Amino acid sequence: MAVNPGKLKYLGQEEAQKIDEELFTEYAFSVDQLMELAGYSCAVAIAKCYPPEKLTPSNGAVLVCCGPGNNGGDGLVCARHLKLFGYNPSLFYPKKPNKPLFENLTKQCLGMELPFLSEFPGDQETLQASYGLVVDALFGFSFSPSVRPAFAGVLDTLRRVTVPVCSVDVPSGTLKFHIMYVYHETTH
Ligand SMILES: NC(=O)C1=CN([C@@H]2O[C@H](COP(=O)(O)OP(=O)(O)OC[C@H]3O[C@@H](n4cnc5c(N)ncnc54)[C@H](OP(=O)(O)O)[C@@H]3O)[C@@H](O)[C@H]2O)[C@H](O)CC1
Repeated sequence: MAVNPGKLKYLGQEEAQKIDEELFTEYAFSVDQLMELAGYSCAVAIAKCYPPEKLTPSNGAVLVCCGPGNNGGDGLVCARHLKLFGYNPSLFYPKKPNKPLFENLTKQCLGMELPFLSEFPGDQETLQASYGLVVDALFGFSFSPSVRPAFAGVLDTLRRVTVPVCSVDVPSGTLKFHIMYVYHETTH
């Protein structure tokens, strides 16, 4: 059964938040479930577009930048699945929330021997030489401009790097918030 790519639809910030809310209330999804689905979906999309064997210069090294909210949680899940898919993820997670969900996700990554960087590789050349791809899981639909100093340098570097940057939901710091929603039409 072939699956067509379907049509691309973009959701605004409020629409995306409403869908999240509906998934919680109407369908009784938990945050953990949504986060696992989101992170896994991102890892699958990355594996389809940038298979590990194509990230040769860096031997599959991927830098996963995680923010302080649920988007960051998506990044932790994504990193765990990328490791299972044969990549070498490293995590940059500067602001860890003191909540069991994020502590557990961090513990899972540590248990899989994913390194947590003590600082962001701010030098563009160093970053490009070390990683074949960046996952931007810094901010999602709760970002409110302008970016605070703690993350300004990170976003500035990510805007300049020449390696692919795969953003969860939306490129972090984007003022016009739209996420891409793909729905599939199956053909028999
Ligand atoms: N809603 C859910 O349960 C799920 C949502 N998912 C995805 O996660 C994001 C929404 O997550 P949320 O935690 O609401 O917000 P973000 O991750 O986008 O970011 C929130 C944190 O970012 C800080 N922030 C906001 N603006 C700035 C800024 N200008 N500079 C620096 N930091 C900023 C903010 O800090 P506060 O101190 O203000 O709290 C937050 O800490 C969305 O993309 C969803 O798709 C999951 O996929 C599943 C569950």
